[in-house]
Amino acid sequence: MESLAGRAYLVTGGGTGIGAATARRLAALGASVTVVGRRGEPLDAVVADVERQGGHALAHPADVRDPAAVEAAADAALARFGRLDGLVNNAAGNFVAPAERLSANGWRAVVDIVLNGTWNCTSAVARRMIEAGTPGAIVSVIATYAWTGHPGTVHSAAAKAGVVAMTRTLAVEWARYGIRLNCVAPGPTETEGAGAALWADDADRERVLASVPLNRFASAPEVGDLVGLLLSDRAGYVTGSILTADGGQSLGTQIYGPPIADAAAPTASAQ
Ligand SMILES: CCCCCCCCCCC/C=C/C(=O)SCCNC(=O)CCNC(=O)[C@H](O)C(C)(C)COP(=O)(O)OP(=O)(O)OC[C@H]1O[C@@H](n2cnc3c(N)ncnc32)[C@H](O)[C@@H]1OP(=O)(O)O
Ligand SMILES: NC(=O)C1=CN([C@@H]2O[C@H](COP(=O)(O)OP(=O)(O)OC[C@H]3O[C@@H](n4cnc5c(N)ncnc54)[C@H](OP(=O)(O)O)[C@@H]3O)[C@@H](O)[C@H]2O)C=CC1
Repeated sequence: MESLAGRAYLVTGGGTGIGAATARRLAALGASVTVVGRRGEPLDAVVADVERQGGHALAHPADVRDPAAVEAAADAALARFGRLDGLVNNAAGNFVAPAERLSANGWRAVVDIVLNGTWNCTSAVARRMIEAGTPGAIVSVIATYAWTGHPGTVHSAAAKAGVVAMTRTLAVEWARYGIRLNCVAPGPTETEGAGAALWADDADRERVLASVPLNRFASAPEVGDLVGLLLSDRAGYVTGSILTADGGQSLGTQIYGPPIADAAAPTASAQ
């Protein structure tokens, strides 16, 4: 089992879904976590949860699109925990919209959160690590459509692809500082945010499920585990990589054989 004992990380979008599960996982592995998001309430709930388990956490409301707010979050994390060993870029905004109906503002909202927000956080945290001479790791949560593309998600797909390019570029540029950068690409994962944004009704949910060979959604803690692994020293030689955990979805659907959602097919369990 990997350990993150004594380390300190900033997790964006850390109040809900995959971000909250990741923050809990990092804390369970011994790390201190600063959770960042726009709304204070969900962040406070995660902090209370972590502290109930004997861990250390700080809530810092901030919009990742605002570079000054992100700088302040990184300062607050350093002031509270005395060090920064890395970052989880998890905050995102998304909705399904046919590209020809996507407004300039709709494009901007998603690209600003996903791509510019990731840069704001990555540069703020890495500059402090470089200054302190602290090696560490950065993990960004992306999506497989960063390389497959997916109709209805042009803003998010383009922004996530930008995050992949950022990750690979900086993995080489900052290797000299001992900073590793990687991505986790989850498949459809059971979270309120994604449910509301991407599969709001039962029919959509069934369509998404039918596209996953393992025939189930991922759970947020399952994804948080993988983020913890990539941050840990067990992944010390892994940089510039994408860890895909999508139940086989991005490999494409089968042409021969029974449909994935066939009632006779076994459902793979989360354990
Ligand atoms: C068919 C798809 C199934 C694919 C299955 C593939 C496998 C799964 C892969 C999933 C990968 C990724 C998942 C996720 O990212 S899930 C995360 C979801 N969580 C969230 O989105 C939470 C945060 N969301 C938000 O904050 C908002 O939704 C938003 C992104 C819009 C940003 O909020 P903000 O307050 O900044 O912005 P506004 O509300 O002012 O809106 C800005 C403009 O965007 C337009 N807009 C908003 N929603 C829609 C919509 N549903 N359709 C069209 N346009 C929309 C809005 O109108 C504004 O534009 P205008 O000013 O021009 O009106
Ligand atoms: N669930 C899924 O199926 C998949 C998710 N992903 C990725 O996983 C990550 C987490 O998604 P998920 O947990 O499902 O969804 P959530 O909606 O639960 O998570 C998004 C988080 O980002 C925060 N956030 C949004 N905008 C901003 C902003 N401008 N500044 C700071 N924080 C912000 C939200 O908090 P607040 O609103 O308070 O700011 C929220 O906590 C995302 O990167 C998503 O793209 C990838 C593949 C599949």
